[in-house]
Amino acid sequence: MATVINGKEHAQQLRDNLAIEVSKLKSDHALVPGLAVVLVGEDPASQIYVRNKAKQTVEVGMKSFEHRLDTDTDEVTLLDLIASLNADDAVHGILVQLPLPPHIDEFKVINAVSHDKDVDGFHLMNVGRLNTDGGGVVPCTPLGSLMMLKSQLGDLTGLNAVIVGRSNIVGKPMAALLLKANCTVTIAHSRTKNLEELCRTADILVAAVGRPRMIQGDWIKPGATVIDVGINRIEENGATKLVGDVDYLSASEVAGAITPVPGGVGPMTIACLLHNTVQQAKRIAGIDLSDQ
Ligand SMILES: Nc1nc(=O)c2c([nH]1)NC[C@@H]1CN(c3ccc(C(=O)N[C@@H](CCC(=O)O)C(=O)O)cc3)C=[N+]21
Repeated sequence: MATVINGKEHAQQLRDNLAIEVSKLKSDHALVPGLAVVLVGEDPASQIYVRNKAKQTVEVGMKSFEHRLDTDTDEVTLLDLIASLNADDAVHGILVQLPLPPHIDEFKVINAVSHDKDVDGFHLMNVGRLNTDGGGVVPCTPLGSLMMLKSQLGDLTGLNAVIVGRSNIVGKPMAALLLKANCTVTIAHSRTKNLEELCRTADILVAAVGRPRMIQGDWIKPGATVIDVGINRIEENGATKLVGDVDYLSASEVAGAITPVPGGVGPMTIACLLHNTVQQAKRIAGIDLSDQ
């Protein structure tokens, strides 16, 4: 049976370290990192997620600002809010919850956030830096996944990594990170031929397709490390259930290690958001990022 990679524990450890760092920033630099979260619309799942983020932000000693706008908010209003957050010295990180309603241009909004306050790593400047000098802010889900992989496997050099999913949010930045970690990286997607065979070549398999339990145990190389990024809400036996993109039961009989859903990548995503906010606060304040 596979080792379960406990995302909750990894996230708690990261938050404990952040709390220490935040208290040092307070005492040595009079700096309190602040995170602003902007939510447009009333999607209940998003609301829970935003509430969790705010709670954890405060728990590590940072400031949390929440802005909830109606679903029918126009683009100009949202861009005005972003401009005011860009100019606000108490705000070091700005996250605009995605997806946005269809009448708002997501690309425009993402790139209206100052790249120095982007904590998702979605701004073109940070995308560019991830793929060149690696110096920018890294998207939270891939960053959290990489941290768990390194903690599980140590040096990743030479390993075959297959990422199923080519989104800007997960698949592509995950590929960039694994490439930087010296893996041989393949990105697979809905048009990939012989997906099952390809998955079976992976020492590291990252599932980020958004299709419940798509990846089966017999697609997995024995002993492989599986990172399940999917968070799918499904109805089963009259109850709502959260499942990943990997069929956990069959996969855990073959894999060497696997992240569960819930309790895997999700909690690490939020912890990495807090990490990125601290990074940006230090960057803005001119505090050496290699300092502590
Ligand atoms: N600009 C932006 N950045 C994001 O990072 C972003 C976003 N928009 N829009 C929505 C998605 C979704 N997302 C989640 C993060 C953690 C959990 C999480 O912690 N999930 C728990 C379960 C929570 C539950 O029970 O519902 C877990 O997996 O254990 C879920 C979802 C970040 N997103």
